[in-house]
Order: sequence, then C-alpha cells, then structure tokens
Amino acid sequence: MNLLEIAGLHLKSGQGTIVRDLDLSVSAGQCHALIGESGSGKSMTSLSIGDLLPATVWVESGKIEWCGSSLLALSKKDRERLRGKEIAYVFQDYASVLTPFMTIGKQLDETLKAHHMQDMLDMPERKNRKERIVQALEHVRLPKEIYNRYPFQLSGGQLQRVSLAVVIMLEPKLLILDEPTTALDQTNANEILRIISELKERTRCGILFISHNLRNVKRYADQVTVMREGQVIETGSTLPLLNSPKQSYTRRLIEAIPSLRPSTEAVHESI
Ligand SMILES: Nc1ncnc2c1ncn2[C@@H]1O[C@H](COP(=O)(O)OP(=O)(O)OP(=O)(O)O)[C@@H](O)[C@H]1O
Repeated sequence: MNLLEIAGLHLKSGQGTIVRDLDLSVSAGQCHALIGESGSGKSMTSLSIGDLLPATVWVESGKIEWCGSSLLALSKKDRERLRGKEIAYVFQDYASVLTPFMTIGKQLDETLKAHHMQDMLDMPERKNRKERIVQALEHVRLPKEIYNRYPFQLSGGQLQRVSLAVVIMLEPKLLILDEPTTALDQTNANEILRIISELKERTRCGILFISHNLRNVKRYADQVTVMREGQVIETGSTLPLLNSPKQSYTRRLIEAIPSLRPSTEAVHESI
C-alpha cells in the first residue's frame, strides 16, 4: 500500500481552478519529485496534503489517502496531529519556522514535548530530551553549541539544518520538501540533500520533492511527475522520463539544462 495516494484532486480559489484532476502517490522509501514551471500548482498540491492550504484555496473534490484512510475525512485536530510526526515539511523559507528570540535548544525541546503530549506518551526527562536534541543536531552536522544559540546567530545553511534536525527527531513517514535548497549555496545545498538521502535510507520514509533543479531531481528522485497549469502532463520513473520525455513541455524543461538534454546518447549516468 502506498503511504500517500492522491486521486482526482481539484483545488480551487476565488480566481478559479488551481489544480485539476491530479493523481500522485508516494510509497515508503520512495522519492517522488514534482516539477513544472512557476505557478503550475506544485506547492498548493503539497500544502493540501498537510491541511496547510491558505484560506483562499480549498479542496473542491478528489481523494487524499494516508496509509489507506481518507485524510479529508479527518477533523482539523487529527490532521494537525499527523503533521510533524507522520507528515513533515521542509520549506525554502527555513527562517519562518523558527521563533527569533528563543534558543535553538528550547525550540527543539518545545517541539519534542508537544509531540509527546499529542501522542500521550510518557514525557522523557529533560536530560534525555536534551540528549536526543544534541544527537539530532549532530546528525545534521551541527555542533552541540548550537543548542544555546539564537536563530539570528546562525547562517542560512545552519538554519536549514536545524529545520532538518526537527524532522530527524520526529522521524516522519512522509517528508515533503518544497525547494529546500533554493536559498542555499551549492555546498550547503548538497549537504542538506545528502542528509535527507541518508534519512530516507535509514528510516525508509517517503519523500515528495518539489524542485526546479533537475540535476537534483535526477540524482535523488525515483519517480517524477511533471505539472503544467495545474495539471499532470507526464509521470514516470526518473531516468526514462528525463532521457526520453513524451511531452514537448517536459523536453523544454530539460533542454534548459545542458547536461540533462536528451540526445541519441541517452543519459545513462547512474544516480
Ligand atoms: N494564497 C493564494 N490564494 C489564491 N491563489 C494562490 C495563492 N497562492 C498561490 N496561488 C495560485 O495558485 C497557483 C499555483 O501556485 P503554486 O504556488 O502551487 O505554484 P508552484 O508550482 O508551486 O510555483 P513555484 O514553483 O513558483 O513555487 C498559482 O496560480 C498561484 O497564483
């Protein structure tokens, strides 16, 4: 059974249809990339999964199933409970998820406590919680001194690693990445993607990976779905899709990146 199964999804706003008849699935251990030009509906699709759509956009019809059960049938509270622990997001705008005047350690501790309370689990002692947080920080290659720092004392790359440390602590089943490295330099971007890839190998979480960077898509995704103007126009396994796209739109997206251009010598590089 897939972790996530979306079928016939329609999203609307006051201006009209944003996403039309979208099918998409993610299974455990799979990285599914969602690509397409700006405004094609990738972010809105991903936000609909976690019940995070802006107030001006709504699900008009369709199915969003989580481990075989309808997400749309759940109450707001139950959907909120799934967020973080089961379905986690990492956004491009990492700074907005952190409170400016609270140390990183305190913020991660609050997250950990909130999830224990939500799941009605026994609260680990402070010392054990701190150990878990420091371990998560080490996992994302941050020194333990970060625990006592404030967000404004960290670089962009370090902040994005903190948001990944949260994910690592909670070990969600599905990780939704909305252009997580766009605001980072190449070295930091590569490091973040490597950490995510390790997390996937270790926990077999599924990943929905929204990206404009087709090199990263080629490197990390198993499956690709191409969106245009709110609709899926092509979907398939990464290498066949990138090597021989069926749609001229996908071909144009690929042609914008020289090393990914399909040619008679198809791209056989292993990922
Ligand atoms: N808050 C909002 N209210 C109403 N419509 C919105 C809102 N935010 C975005 N939209 C519209 O929804 C459509 C899909 O936007 P979305 O952000 O999902 O695109 P995207 O493919 O993720 O683009 P990008 O790659 O630039 O992030 C666009 O037409 C956009 O104008």
